[in-house]
Parts: sequence; C-alpha cells; structure tokens
Amino acid sequence: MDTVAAYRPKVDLSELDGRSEHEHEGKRLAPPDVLDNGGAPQQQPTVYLTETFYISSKKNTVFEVRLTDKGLCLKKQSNGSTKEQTIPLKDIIGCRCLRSKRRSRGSSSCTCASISSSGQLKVVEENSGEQDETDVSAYLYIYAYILKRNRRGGFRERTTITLRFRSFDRYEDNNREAQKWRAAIKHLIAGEPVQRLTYQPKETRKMLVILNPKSGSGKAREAFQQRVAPILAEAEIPYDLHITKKCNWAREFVRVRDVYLWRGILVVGGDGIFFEVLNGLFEREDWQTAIDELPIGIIPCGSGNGLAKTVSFLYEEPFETKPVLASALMVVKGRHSMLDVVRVETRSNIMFSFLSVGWGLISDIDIESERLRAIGGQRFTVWSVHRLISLRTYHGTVAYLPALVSQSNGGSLSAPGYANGGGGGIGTLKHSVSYNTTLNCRDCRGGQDGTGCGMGSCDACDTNFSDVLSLETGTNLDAFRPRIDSWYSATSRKSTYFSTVDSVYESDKASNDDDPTQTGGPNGAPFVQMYGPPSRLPALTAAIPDSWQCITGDFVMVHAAYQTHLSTDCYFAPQSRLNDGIIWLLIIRAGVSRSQLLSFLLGLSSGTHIPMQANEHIQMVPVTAFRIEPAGTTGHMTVDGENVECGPIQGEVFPSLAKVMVPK
Ligand SMILES: Nc1ncnc2c1ncn2[C@@H]1O[C@H](COP(=O)(O)OP(=O)(O)OP(=O)(O)O)[C@@H](O)[C@H]1O
Repeated sequence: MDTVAAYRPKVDLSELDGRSEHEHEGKRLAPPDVLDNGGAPQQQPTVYLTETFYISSKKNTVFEVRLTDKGLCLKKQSNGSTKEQTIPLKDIIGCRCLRSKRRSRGSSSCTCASISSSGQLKVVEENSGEQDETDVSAYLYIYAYILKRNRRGGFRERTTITLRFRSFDRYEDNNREAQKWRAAIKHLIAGEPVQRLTYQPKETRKMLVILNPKSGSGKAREAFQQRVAPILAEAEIPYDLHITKKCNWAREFVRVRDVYLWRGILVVGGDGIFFEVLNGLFEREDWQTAIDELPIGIIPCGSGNGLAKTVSFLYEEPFETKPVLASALMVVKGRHSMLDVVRVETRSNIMFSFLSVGWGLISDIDIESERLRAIGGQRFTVWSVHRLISLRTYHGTVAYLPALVSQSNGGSLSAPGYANGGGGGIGTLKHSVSYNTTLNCRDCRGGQDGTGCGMGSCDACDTNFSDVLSLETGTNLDAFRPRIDSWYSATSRKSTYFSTVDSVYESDKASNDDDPTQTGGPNGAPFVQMYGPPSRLPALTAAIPDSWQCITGDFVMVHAAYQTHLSTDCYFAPQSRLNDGIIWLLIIRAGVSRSQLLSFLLGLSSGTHIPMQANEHIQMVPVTAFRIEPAGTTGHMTVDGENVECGPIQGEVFPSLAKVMVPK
C-alpha cells in the first residue's frame, strides 16, 4: 500500500506558494529574490523549484531535481555515488502536463504510455479517452534538444524528461504540483519572471506557415510534417499551414491577407520563397507595420538555403547534419534579429533583397544549373566546373559607395539612416483554410489516427524507453519501468505524426476563393505597387555620383552579398552580420588566371576565396550602395538567386529594416 504521506516532497515549494520556507537537501535556501539581489555567494543559480523523485525499478536511486535560472538540474544519488547534470534552459523548448488514461480495446485514442505500479499498460493523454481513476499521478513531459559538441561542430539530441507527480492521493493535488513546474519552466524559457502559478502565453496568435512543395528536391512537405510540426507542437506553437500553388503565390498571399492575425511567418522552402514573402510585405501600403510586426523564419528545404545557413552559422547552431531540425529549433524560441534589407532597382522593377545581387560567373552557375535541380545542392559544383572550363567575361561599369567600416566591432559601420513611409489599413480575403496543431498528446504524434506514440511501450510505436528519462515522486516501490541508465541518450523518434498538410492542400486546391491571385487589378491581372522605404540614390538613368568609386572594363563577375553564406556550401562574406549595414561587393576582373579562379571557387566553401595578398583581379569591398551597368544583355543577373533582366541595376542597404527569427 502506498504511504503517500511518508513520501511527500521533502522540499517546500513555497516560493511559488507565497509561503516563506525554502529548503533544499536539508538546508534552508534564501528565497529567489534574495539570491537575485546578489545575496548568494559564488553566483549560485537561483533555485525556483526543487523536488525529490524516485526510480521504481531501482530501489536505492533518488533524484533531486532542481529548476534554476540555468536549467533543469538532475542530481542522481545511487548507492552512495552522486552524479549531476544540468539540462540548460536554452535547450528546453517546451513542456506539458498529462494525465493517465485507461486504454480500451479498439480505442483510437492511443497516445503515449507507461507501465503503472500495478503493471497494467496505461496511456497518458490530454484530451480524449477514459480517465484512469486508479492512477492519481500527474505527468510532466519536458522536451529538450541537448547540444552535443563534436569535431564537426556538433548536433542536437532529443530528450524527453518525464516527471511523475504522485505525492498526494488526489489527482488534482498532484496536477497542481506538476502545473507549478510547467508554469515555471514556461516562464523561464520565455525569458519572463517566474511569478505565477499558471502559465498563460503572452502571444496567442498562430504562426503563418507558407510551404513551397516545389523547393529543392521537392521534399518540403515531408520535412515539415515529420520534422517541424512535432517541434512546433512540443513548443505549443499553433500554426496555419498554406501550401503555395505556383510562382508568386506566397508573395500575393502576404500582400493581400490580414497578416496581423499571425505572430510571424515561417517559410518552408528556399531563399526564393523567403524573397517572395519579404517582397509581398513591401507591396503592402502598411508595409512598415507589417515588416515591423512580423518576423520571418525559414526552414531550409531549397537547394541553396543561404539565409538559413547564415543564421545558424552566426548563432553557432549545428546545421549540416540536420538543417531542418536546427532551423525548427531556432524558430520556436520566439526570438528575432533585425535584418538588413537592400532596395534593388532595375530598369523595370523595384525589389527588396536579403541575400545578394550578382552578375556574371556565380549568377550564371546559379541559373544555368537549374536544369540539374534534381540532384539538389550538387548542381552548383557540377556547373562551376563546367563554367570554369568555358569562362566568359562581360564588359560594363561597376560603381560603389564605400562603407565606413569600424574596426572595433568587427565590421559594423555608420550607415545613413533612411526615413520610412507611413502605414494604413489593408483589405482581407474572405476565405481561409487553416488547421490548429493542438495535439491530444505531443508524445503520440500519431494520436489522431492511432498510429503510434513514441513513448516506448505503446504498441503502435517502435521506439523504446531509451528516448526518455522518466522520474516519479512518491514511493519508489512500484514497477514504473524507464530505462534510466540511458540518461540523456535520446535520439530522434520514428513516430508517425498526424498530418494536416493533405487536408489543407486539398482544401486550398478546391477553393478559388483562397487563391489570392484571383483578386487584384482589372481583368483579373494583379495590380501591384511596390512600397517600402524610398530610395536615396540618384535615378538609375542619372550619372554616377562623383563621390562613388567607379570601374569600367571587363569582368568575370560582380557579386554583392549581405549574408555570410549564399548557400549552405558558399561561405561568401565571412565578415558579414545580419544587421551590420554593409554590402560586401566582390569584383573579379577579366585577366584573372584560371588557377586563381579555381582557388577562388575551391575556397568558397571555407571562406578562404579572397586572396590574402592584394590582388588586382579579385577584390572584396564593403559598400553601402552599388550600381552595375552591363554593356550588353548577355549573361545572368540575379537577385537572391532569382533571375532578373540583365541591364543596369543598383542597390542600397537599409540597415535593420526587417526581422528574421533566430535562436536567441
Ligand atoms: N507551388 C509552386 N510551384 C512552382 N513554383 C513555385 C511554387 N511555389 C513557389 N514557387 C517558386 O519556386 C521558386 C524556388 O523556390 P525556393 O526558393 O523555395 O526553392 P529553391 O530555389 O530550390 O531554393 P533556393 O532559393 O534556396 O535555391 C521560387 O522562386 C517560387 O516563386
């Protein structure tokens, strides 16, 4: 028989109760505000909650679990030895409380399961199914992606920590304890003060997800469904998913919709679809409000993925092995960075660019290798070799306004400030198809169709307990059977996730009302005006100002970049930062030898492409504005990797104009 009273937590949780005693491992602790005020010696972490948990299968093992401002500290005491590990707050993305449900035959509500004290299979889920009145425990699931460093940079491992609260003999009391922990964890990972007993998110709007099914090798839908949706669910970020139907669909969508219904825009695809969304926002009369209120995130499913790689590189997030996971974890943090945007003008167009403007070699490779799209990112390498053999040069004029780079901060500069235009109202479309991602139980992503849970003992799931760390309060006599010896060795699960993609996609296809391109200008043609900040440069047709540097001659390429990476493998502008106000202008003039070009191309992946010695043929210049005037119309010009007309083009940087989602 459980002697619950004997196993009541030995630690008073009164910092959240409003009571005064604070105890940890038999010692009195100062309340958090005293610790905050520097009263604690040696920078002790602030302890918000602490509790003792037992492992049913190991009689002599006890865990002291502490929630501090550093993270979740697990101190394992077993047979006289002590082992301690802290899961950093920055690695925790969410948590939720669940209650045990009895599993009935033929039930479609299978979610995640554990073995109870009586040895029966019990299913833990949030919303559906018959409640198991015999189990009064409350379960807290904590989802963490722990950073493991290795020689190649590192990777993140998924870990679920399950805390089972069972000190009290009523579920409501146990749940109250679990909810305290949940609230405290949620506040801490949101960077908010831990004050309340319950957690209400400040942001209740959904995320707008725009997915390009044609990006890269065409696997964006699967990537989102299998690797992004589960993470959004763990972080409890609801979303509306919209699948693009054709080129420019995303651009028009964000131009005409009431985008303020959403907390931000998450683009699933390549840099091209990010470009569409950014430019769609600048086509709104209220562009300034929209660009200010809506951070844009990217899940890299394209073939280049320059922006996603840049963000992960600058924030030192492991990217190479699992780029989709890395970026998904970045967007759930709810943080953003300001992003420089370059206003680009051609003879017939104005656009806003976040990545690069190119003319010549690299643009030729980018566009001409499109025919090899099926082989993914390899297409760039293959075509580089081809173009090196058949080298072309182009005649024209390149002019630029040099930037004043400050040495003290590694590259920021004093850039001109620009006045921004006004806001205003916008029209909305009538029809929207959207799905909420609310899950019955995050651990069973197949919960809706009964296909699996991922909690190891679920029949429908092929994962095992090595994925989780499960701890419980109260007695340690029961047969709750986690494999505790594999503490933090969690790996990605193979659970089948429920899909909203098909239904949304089908609904979109079925409804013309949902196609923003169906509305617009006369005769069905969309009438589009580009807003955004006005240019401060002379007109494209006007003479180049005397204060600019000007070169006329033959060029192999000219490429202006404002991200570190133009693609995953192209570390183009190592000194660049997201919001430094600098355009890095690379100029390669005719006369460069093939061996110099070869070492330039080979050095692109490591950022060693710019010769150490001054070179008359290859130079990289920090600028705030540039103009390229090709003499002819042959060759390719690109803006953010997309082909534009080959002709005069100029760009100017607007520092910190937009917002991009980042991990911290
Ligand atoms: N449903 C669609 N069908 C066809 N093309 C589309 C569709 N949706 C978007 N597009 C276009 O596909 C182009 C490429 O998309 P995206 O940038 O996502 O992938 P990518 O080109 O493979 O990646 P990257 O730009 O990183 O190289 C975009 O310019 C966009 O206009």
